[in-house]
Amino acid sequence: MEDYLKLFPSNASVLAAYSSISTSWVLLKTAYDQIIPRKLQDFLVSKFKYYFSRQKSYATFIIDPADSCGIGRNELFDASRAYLSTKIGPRNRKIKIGKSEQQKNVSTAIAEGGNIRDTFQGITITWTYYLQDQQRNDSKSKPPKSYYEITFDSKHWSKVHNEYLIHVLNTHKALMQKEKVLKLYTRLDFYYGNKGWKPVDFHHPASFDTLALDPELKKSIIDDLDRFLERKEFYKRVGKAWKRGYLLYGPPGTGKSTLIAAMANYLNFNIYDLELASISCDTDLRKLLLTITNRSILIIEDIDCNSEVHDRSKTINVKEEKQHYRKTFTLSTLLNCIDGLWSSCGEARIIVFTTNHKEVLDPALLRPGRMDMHIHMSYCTIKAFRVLAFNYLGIHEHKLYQEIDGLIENTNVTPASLAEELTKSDDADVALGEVVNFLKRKKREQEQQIEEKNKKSKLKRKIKNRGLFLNF
Ligand SMILES: Nc1ncnc2c1ncn2[C@@H]1O[C@H](COP(=O)(O)OP(=O)(O)OP(=O)(O)O)[C@@H](O)[C@H]1O
Repeated sequence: MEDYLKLFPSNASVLAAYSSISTSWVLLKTAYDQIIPRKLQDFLVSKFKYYFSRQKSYATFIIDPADSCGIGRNELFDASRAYLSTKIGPRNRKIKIGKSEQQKNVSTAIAEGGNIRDTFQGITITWTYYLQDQQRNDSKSKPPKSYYEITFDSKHWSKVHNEYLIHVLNTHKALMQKEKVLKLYTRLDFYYGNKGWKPVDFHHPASFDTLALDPELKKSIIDDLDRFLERKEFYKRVGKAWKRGYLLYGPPGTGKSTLIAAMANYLNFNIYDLELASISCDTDLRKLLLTITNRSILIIEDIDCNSEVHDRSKTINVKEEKQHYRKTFTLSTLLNCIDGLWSSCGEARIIVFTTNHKEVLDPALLRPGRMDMHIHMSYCTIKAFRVLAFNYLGIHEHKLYQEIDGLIENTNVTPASLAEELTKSDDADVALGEVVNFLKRKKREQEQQIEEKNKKSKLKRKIKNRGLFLNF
């Protein structure tokens, strides 16, 4: 028995071997982390994985944010992020958490290098999230390029490719519908290096119910939107892009932006806010237009200030800017571009232009067939004021309404300025009293302006009749 026991090492030698192995491992790991550059580490890990995946016959898919052409946004990437957030649980040790001001709950995502194991119809699929290191050093303003890698037994290639990825996309779609959080996309050069859209949650409370607009006009807009949504087959049959254009015009504060928000909430469409002045060339524009998703509203505000866009890519200083002044595209080019790109891909899309000065717009834009509906956002009317008063004070009737109606009929005031008066008190008598004072003041001012204008033109006529010339 003793001879037999001698065959095994003593407890002390097992312990000694264990401690020397673990010390060596710690030393090796520290040396590996500190001496070998991160890039080389990534390379070695990928080679190692590649070798083993070949041995075990694993397949790997890479999902990065750009689509296969490198122009648009990869829908699968965004869907993967949302999908994986539903798979995160206590077993995942390395996760990123965060919460934006608009979010109700803390959101979770896989952290760099983190893994998630998913099972689909008995197939085990491992997801890993990576950030490409070299991008960090390129430019601090650029976000590091990220991608997901999914690994699975290669014998399930078709199932994962044809069914699992569709399952990921569908789950994302269902989540979006459940959450109903609309997005407002703006273009942030400093963040996306002149390329992409940056989304934020869109929680504008505007609706057609709260919009102070003449009921007939409101109804015609709603009917138009409904008809547009139902006519998918019609657009297909006549070979036109399934899109609709609206031109909203009127003075500042008449509710153009509010109407767009009401449209987005009504249709459940995301909004893309495009500032034409920030685009330097056609290619940029095309890239942005291609990355706009289906069922969305593209808005171009204050189009009168944007009627021409200049190529500023080569300018160095103001003097040179004048010399290099070169028009790269006009609004008609933009519309042609939209027609061309959107007819070949995508579903229901709406484009909205807004302007305070319709009269100075490029006539090409006003030609029939360009913008499908021209909507005049006028000064506040009696019916529109009723909606505002109900929104702010919750009342349908009041003894001051008669006086207010008479004043509104003869004064040009915007819903925005009346809304401001209505917020001055929760007491309807006080708030409506403020409205009356405000309207009387505005009426006086406008009468004085008309008087002065009349005086000037009278004087002008007199001078003209006497053959004198004065420049007013
Ligand atoms: N028709 C309206 N119905 C309800 N609220 C309105 C309306 N018009 C203006 N308002 C109120 O006034 C504010 C400013 O209006 P909004 O920004 O929509 O005007 P706008 O016409 O887009 O102005 P601008 O031309 O300066 O962009 C809104 O936040 C809203 O509270």
